[in-house]
Amino acid sequence: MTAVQIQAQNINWQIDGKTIVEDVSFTVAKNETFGIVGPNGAGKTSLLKCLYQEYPLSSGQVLLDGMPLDLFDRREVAQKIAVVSQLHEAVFNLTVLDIVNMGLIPYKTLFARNTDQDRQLIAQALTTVDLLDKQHQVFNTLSGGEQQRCLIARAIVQRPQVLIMDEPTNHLDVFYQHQILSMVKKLGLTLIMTIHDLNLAAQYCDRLLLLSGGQVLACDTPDIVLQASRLKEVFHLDCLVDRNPLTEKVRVTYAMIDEEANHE
Ligand SMILES: Nc1ncnc2c1ncn2[C@@H]1O[C@H](COP(=O)(O)OP(=O)(O)OP(=O)(O)O)[C@@H](O)[C@H]1O
Repeated sequence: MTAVQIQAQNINWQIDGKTIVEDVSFTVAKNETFGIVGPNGAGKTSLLKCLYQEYPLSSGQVLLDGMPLDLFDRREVAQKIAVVSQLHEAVFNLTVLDIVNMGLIPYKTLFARNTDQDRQLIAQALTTVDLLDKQHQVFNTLSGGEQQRCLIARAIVQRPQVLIMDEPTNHLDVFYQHQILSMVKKLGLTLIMTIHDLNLAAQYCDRLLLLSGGQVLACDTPDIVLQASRLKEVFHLDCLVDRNPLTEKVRVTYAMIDEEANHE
């Protein structure tokens, strides 16, 4: 049986008297690619933040390898879980190399110098995301897609067991969407990501959790979660669900917007 790496048990997160994440439970197996999908405002990012402890849970708990996450010290968590969040970090004059180097922090003491092995690891990560030639460029001057790839390189250097990504394909053109997702899958990590594009989700995720209004509507394989009637209910759009002839994966094709529908 495959080992469970992450387990969310009845997670609730409230803010300003409002419940944003409501009684969410799921497990993610070791090396599984687990996608969180749902409409804008469903609570996907909030749920991720609950998982990596940026938001304190109102109730429930998250287990990592069977142990409550809050029993690990921060350094240990940073060695096991890497996060690529959405791009809104102001990083001023840091270069690509500076940012990627941050992935080593959980393994270093203050003022420790990089070893040859560290430098090799960084160069490998930069090569993987195709940014070696831009290593000295200031992060803020990169394109959105390059910034995203730089943050993924930082996560690679962190050598986590679990990689949590919030909309990893944002800002990426269609080539890099596929390149990044197939690359992170090849890392052989447990991968948890929010993703808007249901066709990418179907292509790359082993299982999907469909969130709406902070609640789990379905959690299963893409074939089971991505049903036309369910998608209509959640996204208020008619769609056709069939198979992509090139990949044999589930494919969603949307109809024109129904002007009568009220998209919340
Ligand atoms: N720190 C916060 N303070 C107040 N409200 C918050 C906070 N974080 C999230 N929310 C609210 O929680 C709801 C869910 O937001 P969240 O960003 O988790 O949704 P999402 O599913 O990731 O949306 P999107 O697809 O638009 O990125 C929103 O109504 C948002 O305004």
